[in-house]
Amino acid sequence: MKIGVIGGGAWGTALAQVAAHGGRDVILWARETDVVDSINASHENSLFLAGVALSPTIRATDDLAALAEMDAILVVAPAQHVGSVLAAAPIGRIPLVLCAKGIEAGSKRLVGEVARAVHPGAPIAVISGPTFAHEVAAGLPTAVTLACEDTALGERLATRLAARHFRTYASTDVAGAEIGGAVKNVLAIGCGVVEGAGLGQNARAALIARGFAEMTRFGLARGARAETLAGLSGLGDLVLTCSSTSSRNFSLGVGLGRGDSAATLLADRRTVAEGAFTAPVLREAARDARVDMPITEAVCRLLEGAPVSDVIGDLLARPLKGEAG
Ligand SMILES: NC(=O)c1ccc[n+]([C@@H]2O[C@H](COP(=O)([O-])OP(=O)(O)OC[C@H]3O[C@@H](n4cnc5c(N)ncnc54)[C@H](O)[C@@H]3O)[C@@H](O)[C@H]2O)c1
Ligand SMILES: O=P(O)(O)OC[C@H](O)CO
Repeated sequence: MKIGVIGGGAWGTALAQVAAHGGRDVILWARETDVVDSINASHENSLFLAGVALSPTIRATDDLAALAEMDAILVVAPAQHVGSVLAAAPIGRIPLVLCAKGIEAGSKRLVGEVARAVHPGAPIAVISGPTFAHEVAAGLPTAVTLACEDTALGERLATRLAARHFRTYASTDVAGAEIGGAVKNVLAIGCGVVEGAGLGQNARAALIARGFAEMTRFGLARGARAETLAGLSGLGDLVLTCSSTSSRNFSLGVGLGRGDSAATLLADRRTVAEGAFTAPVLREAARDARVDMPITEAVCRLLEGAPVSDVIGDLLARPLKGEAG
């Protein structure tokens, strides 16, 4: 099986490594010539996944036309750029496995909806779950949701993209898998704020639990299934990303919690903290759907520069309510 990968960041590179170790032919498209040269010459992605010895069978290219003959393409560009990159790619009917986590600003579309609009003939699948790229690339055990509405294709992809240390759990709930991954990035910023502001571990656990309630309300309103949201791509990824400074989103939140501005923290950043881009569009989408998302609203205010003490004070001052509400 020939696997194409669009996106030479940490996650695209780690997934290319999994596929190559599984014996697949892998071509990775990267936007940066430095990444292409580094992978082809030194079998390392020195920009985005430094220190990991990549399989010498991975070929890198800066030419999207090189992906025209693939059996499946993993789409691992940041969510805000998936539409533009896919529009330039010769996809036809090649199955697209979306691996970015986010909601497109402006259109409020999930990444799968973006891909369907650009390439209506291409079957869509999603890989999402608790997956720090450096751990996957190091061969540490990892499990993901692989969602595809076409059960037969989903099972084929789940089998072919799995590896001994990379377990794929098939699902047909594409929207559910996507919503978990998009929303957890926003909540992880909030958990980072709790850490950075020294609000304690009780507060972090409360934010994870009430954040999960938020994710569930929004997901159900957008057609996701509850069991998907409670699975690897929802709760699983929420717990991971809310627990570790290995998360770019959590780390961004730590900086905000210490009083730094989002502009300063995001300036000149080469790696992506998706939650910063998803938060405002998630807030809009939630308001459209009349779903109450107070933590998401709070993260947006923090990203806009509101003082941490004001935002936390306002969250705590909301009227008490039932836990199921
Ligand atoms: N890193 C992880 O552990 C991990 C795990 C699971 C999912 N993801 C998701 O994968 C996606 C990619 O993240 P990553 O960690 O591989 O990236 P990264 O932070 O390692 O690298 C940034 C990437 O953004 C790309 N980029 C920057 N500007 C761009 C533009 N204008 N057009 C197209 N591409 C542009 C760069 O080429 C590079 O590939 C994100 O949605 C992320 O949430 C990441
Ligand atoms: O570093 P983050 O916050 O983008 O998280 C990476 C992955 O999404 C974790 O599953």
